[in-house]
Amino acid sequence: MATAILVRGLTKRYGVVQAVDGVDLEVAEGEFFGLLGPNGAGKTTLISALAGLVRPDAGRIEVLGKDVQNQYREARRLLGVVPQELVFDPFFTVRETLRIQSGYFGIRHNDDWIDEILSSLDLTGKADTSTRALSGGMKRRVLVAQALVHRPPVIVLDEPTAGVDVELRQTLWRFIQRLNREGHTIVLTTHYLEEAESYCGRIAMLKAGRVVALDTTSNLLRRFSQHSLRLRLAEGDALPAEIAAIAGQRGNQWVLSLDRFEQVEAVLATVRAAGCTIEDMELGKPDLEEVFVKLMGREELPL
Ligand SMILES: Nc1ncnc2c1ncn2[C@@H]1O[C@H](COP(=O)(O)OP(=O)(O)OP(=O)(O)O)[C@@H](O)[C@H]1O
Repeated sequence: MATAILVRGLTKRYGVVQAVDGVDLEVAEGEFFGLLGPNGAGKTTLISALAGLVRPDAGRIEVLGKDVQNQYREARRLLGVVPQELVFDPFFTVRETLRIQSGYFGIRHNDDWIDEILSSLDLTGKADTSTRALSGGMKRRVLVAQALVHRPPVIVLDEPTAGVDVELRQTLWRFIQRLNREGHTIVLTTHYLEEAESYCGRIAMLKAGRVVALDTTSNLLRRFSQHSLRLRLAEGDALPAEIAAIAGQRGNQWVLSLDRFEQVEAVLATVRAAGCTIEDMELGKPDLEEVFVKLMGREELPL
């Protein structure tokens, strides 16, 4: 599989802020890749450098083998970037905006593809509406459409669902998943960790400009998150000593963190064998939020 995005030793400083601090990354063609991190971690700076909009202090980036600085035009054609900011020329309709964007890439007679994008994003009814008259969510859809007019093989989305309603999110994710199935490489930043968990096969976590974790989503979940089992016993029942030794008590409930799902059954069997009555229980699955909180809270971070 070819390398879609290669980042080597990328560094960018703004005054005293080290926005990106020696980032190395490789994203393979066809991946659905997540770039996560708290506010100010350097995600947008990295994406801007990728799009050739920010000049790094050091390091290099390639998109499908094309250097984003020395081969700017070739690299830019291979890339579709959906920016975070909703910025448009307000004088054009949606269709005009997409035609003009096609023109930037030297593509004429692009209406068949534009119609397909509009339809996939549920924008057909807004094709002749001026962009200034669109709601925020609609503008977000146009940004996505704009990034796709030249059919880029690599698509980068910077918080595409920020401030977007449930329906649009679903439309957007369906479309992006389809593009990924068709072979497009997707790189995504989001603060909605459940979205990253659902869609991204691999995730890089950034903190203060550095990559602090890089692994498949399932490995991150396995390594840094656990199943939690909450039990409430009948009044007067005491948890067996071997279980109490590994459980924490919260009010009248016991909480256990378990590495593997199979351990749940063993715990329940032991509790029942001790003659306890379980009045209530709740099972929490590993989730990316726990992984994120754990990794961001650490001083020394494992890769
Ligand atoms: N043009 C700029 N001038 C000065 N500082 C900047 C500039 N752009 C970014 N920064 C700073 O660089 C750091 C990284 O910012 P960046 O926008 O890349 O983070 P982010 O991970 O995208 O954050 P968010 O999740 O809030 O979008 C921040 O401290 C930010 O204030």
